[in-house]
Amino acid sequence: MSNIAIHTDALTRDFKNIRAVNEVTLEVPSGIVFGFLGPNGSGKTTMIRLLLGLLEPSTGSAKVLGFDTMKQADEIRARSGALLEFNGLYERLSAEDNLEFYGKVWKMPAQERKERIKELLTHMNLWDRRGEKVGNWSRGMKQKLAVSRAMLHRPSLLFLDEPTAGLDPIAASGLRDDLDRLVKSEGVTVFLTTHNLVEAERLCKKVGVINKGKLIAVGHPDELRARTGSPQVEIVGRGFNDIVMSSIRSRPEVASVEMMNDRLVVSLNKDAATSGLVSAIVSAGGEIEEVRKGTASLEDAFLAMMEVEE
Ligand SMILES: Nc1ncnc2c1ncn2[C@@H]1O[C@H](COP(=O)(O)OP(=O)(O)OP(=O)(O)O)[C@@H](O)[C@H]1O
Repeated sequence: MSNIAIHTDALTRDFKNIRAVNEVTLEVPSGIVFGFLGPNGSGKTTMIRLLLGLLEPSTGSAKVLGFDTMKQADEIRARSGALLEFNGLYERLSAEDNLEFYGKVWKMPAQERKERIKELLTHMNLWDRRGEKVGNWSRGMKQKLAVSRAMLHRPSLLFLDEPTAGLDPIAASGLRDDLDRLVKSEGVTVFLTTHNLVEAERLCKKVGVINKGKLIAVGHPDELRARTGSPQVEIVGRGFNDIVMSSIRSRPEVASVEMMNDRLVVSLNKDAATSGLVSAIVSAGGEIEEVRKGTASLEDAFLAMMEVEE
């Protein structure tokens, strides 16, 4: 298997006068969870539809699992699972019968179908509830079943369009944990769209940020955080008077300092060490109880990227 699952080259899609996806050039390595992150209407769903060959690009091209999305969409769809806007479940059928149905659609032999259904439902903690009608289930349970449905035929690529949208935080976190374990145990590549930054940080090895159809950043969540937003230090203590404050401000590694309740919040220039700062505070008469080093959250980075684009 190639080590690149998805490759797009200046992929563009217009809807009349709206450019939903704008010259996106992207590589997604195999075997990772790739997060496609963007605000509402930024082009995430359109991108999935282009990659599955459900929409034709206006210009540019894409290869998915080595197949051209324009000419070999059937090959791509045979090897991919997808959970898009609708979960594709039959509410009047039981969980097991839902998966049975899809197993037959995929022409899986009876024994293989049986084993795979048991494996997935057990993994999702739904095996004991397999005989219940899905219509009575919670959204979180349905979403877990829908992921199982998408993974049934052991696809090498899984598309998930905002899989935790509309779930409460506990259900969302449960689904993320299950997804994480499933993806690791099956080695599948996942293309996941989300506007949930916690989700991106929790699950994704690589993230692409899209805004108004344009890919504006790609990298590991840590890299994106480091790229925007300066490192911060919070210092808890006493005696932070004018002398201490001016000694902090005069240090070259300090970008800004603010007093927040009993804490000093110091923004540092990139790659700055904190040891000099700590000794300067002590020499100026400040008493330090605790020093906490933090980085900007992915949310800070994301918002900063959106602002630059405005
Ligand atoms: N079939 C269509 N016809 C016309 N415009 C469309 C169509 N599909 C998408 N668009 C437009 O393309 C842009 C991108 O939409 P898309 O659904 O890809 O965004 P998204 O990032 O998935 O949004 P959300 O997070 O809200 O689901 C939007 O302006 C949308 O209105």
